Amino acid sequence: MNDIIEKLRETPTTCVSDAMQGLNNLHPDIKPLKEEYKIVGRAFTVKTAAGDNFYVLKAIREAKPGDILVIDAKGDTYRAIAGDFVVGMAQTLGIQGIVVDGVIRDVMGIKNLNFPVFCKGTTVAASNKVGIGETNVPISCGGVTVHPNDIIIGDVDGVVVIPQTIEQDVLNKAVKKMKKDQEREESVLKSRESVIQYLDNILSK
Ligand SMILES: O=C([O-])CC(=O)C(=O)O
Repeated sequence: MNDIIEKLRETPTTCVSDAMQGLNNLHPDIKPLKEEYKIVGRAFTVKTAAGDNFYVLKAIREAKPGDILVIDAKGDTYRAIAGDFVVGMAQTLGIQGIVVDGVIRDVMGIKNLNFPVFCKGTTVAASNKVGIGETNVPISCGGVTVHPNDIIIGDVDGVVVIPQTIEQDVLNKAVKKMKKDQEREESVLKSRESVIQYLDNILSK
């Protein structure tokens, strides 16, 4: 099971998206804080009330090392679901990354941690800690349903959810697509003539 994750590390996120015909891509507003971030791992899910991060703290305590926290924060952009302190705790406990349909704060501090956070942006306002939420339940994040233990793969191109029930099939299709893309690049991009031949062929259909 975990060798699927190892193989996905070598697979472009775009090919994983293509393998599911784009159906499980999070909304593109959810972006990595740094372009070089890449995450591949299993989701530990959290559902919070907008602007409340008590359950994020609970999730950080409950998640296993290597997990990716996927937070349904209702798309709220006013209150930060985490700052550098909360993210630092997640990093120290071995969590691999955080994906949130909300915003964070202390952006420079979080960038200095070199810990992959994917979010909609930043704000100055802190979260409340009222304590409305759930951990480890099916959630909606960026317009996609995420179940606990689904695979999350994300990089600068975006974040894709692979439902656990179809992960082997998605990997097979994604690897096939990657090889097809590589072959196409090698055969088409090698010369001016091969590019023109390729275009003429497509355009004559
Ligand atoms: O404590 C919070 O809720 C957010 C914050 O400022 C931090 O993590 O540094």
